[in-house]
Amino acid sequence: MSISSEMHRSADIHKRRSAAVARGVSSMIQSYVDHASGGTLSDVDGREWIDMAAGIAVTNVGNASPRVVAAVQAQVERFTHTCFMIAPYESYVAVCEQLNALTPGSFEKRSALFNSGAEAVENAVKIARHATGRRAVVVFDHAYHGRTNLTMALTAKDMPYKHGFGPFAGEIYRVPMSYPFRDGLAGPDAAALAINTIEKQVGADQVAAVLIEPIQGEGGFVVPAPGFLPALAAWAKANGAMFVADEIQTGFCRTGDWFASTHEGVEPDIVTTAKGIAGGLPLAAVTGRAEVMDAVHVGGLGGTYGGNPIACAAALASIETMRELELAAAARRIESVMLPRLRELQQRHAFIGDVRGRGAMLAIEIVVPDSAAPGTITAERGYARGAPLGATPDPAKTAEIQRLAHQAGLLLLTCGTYGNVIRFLPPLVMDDATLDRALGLLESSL
Ligand SMILES: Cc1ncc(COP(=O)(O)O)c(CNCCCC(=O)O)c1O
Repeated sequence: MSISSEMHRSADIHKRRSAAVARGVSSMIQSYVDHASGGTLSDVDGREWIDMAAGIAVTNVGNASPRVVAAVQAQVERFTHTCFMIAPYESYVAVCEQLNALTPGSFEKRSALFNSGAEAVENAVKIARHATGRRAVVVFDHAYHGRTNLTMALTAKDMPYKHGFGPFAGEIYRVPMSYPFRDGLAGPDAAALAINTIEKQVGADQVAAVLIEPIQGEGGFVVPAPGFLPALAAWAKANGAMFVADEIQTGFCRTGDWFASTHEGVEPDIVTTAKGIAGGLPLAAVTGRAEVMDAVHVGGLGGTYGGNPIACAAALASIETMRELELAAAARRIESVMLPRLRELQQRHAFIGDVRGRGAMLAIEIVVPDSAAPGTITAERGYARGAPLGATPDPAKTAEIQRLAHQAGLLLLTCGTYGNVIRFLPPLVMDDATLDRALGLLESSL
């Protein structure tokens, strides 16, 4: 079918889409993007959206960020692809140098580049198994790590990610996560629960990797209680297992540091990154201790497109933008503006059971008011109203709030095992006026 020259309106494109695109690939809205910048998107009908999604924590530097655009334009004219395994190029090396310097840990590191987050996680598991000679991988309740066969096995939620796609890869073991709003446990106690499960059901000497998101993304923006991550990292170190931080959603200034592991001084043996790394171009990476990464035989890692030169150019420009604009500080400022406003909303709406997150990775959990099981511990730690634990999730209300927000032009994402978490992922370059408008639209949607 020839594409006519004039702009198709969203409805026309949507009709074509139904006849061309597999229904398994869903889209949250039926507006088709025409252009975007900073913190807003505009669709082909001229409608503007305030972007609280950033393409799922990808356009941290903003959409069509000037430095990224210039770097991509310059690169694409020189060469588009040679395959780094065949004819290498400097920008791949430069991205690895940046990753080795920026990720937590003052030890010598090596990196390898891939295309998607799932591919990076797959390779992190390959590397951890090679480095330890062990097979078992420990993951957590509510985890999300991708949609490939192995990463589906690592991911917790059945629908929509895993349903009907099995059988899944073996030697994957799931243990309890620290979820303060629902377990009421201090970090060390939650870690003891997880470690006990590992030791009793897996065997410490079988574990190749303990794999965790420092703040869980798709699983509900679950921020583990202080002490949880350091206790797990210490256990992994003491038992010869790799501590693998999946920083694909939390990385690149999103949570107020370059990487979220830094918040509690955790230095992972291996870190996976993607999303925010390249301002929207598809790039992912595994970075780790040099001796761990180099445990793999020559030729054991690779792929045709891994570290595509255009994506590498975008990554170098994106990282330069984060430095120049001090986007980790920008994320902390977004937190300082948004968190108090979200807590005010929690005071006004009993269905907001929890407000949590860090930097520009914030969320509210929507529950049925006063629905905690009788005799449930009442959390004392910092909740506005001493929110009861175990409150019943309200996914229907969550979806209604999201629908109203979209109607008002606020692009809002949900997440969570129970589908009852509204998450906020603004580009880190979003200005105060736009942020204020976004919060106003959220308030009216609530
Ligand atoms: C922590 C963490 N690890 C791994 C991944 C996977 O990254 P890919 O680039 O989507 O493969 C993610 C991707 N999260 C968004 C997935 C959206 C969807 O597919 O519905 C993540 O957040």
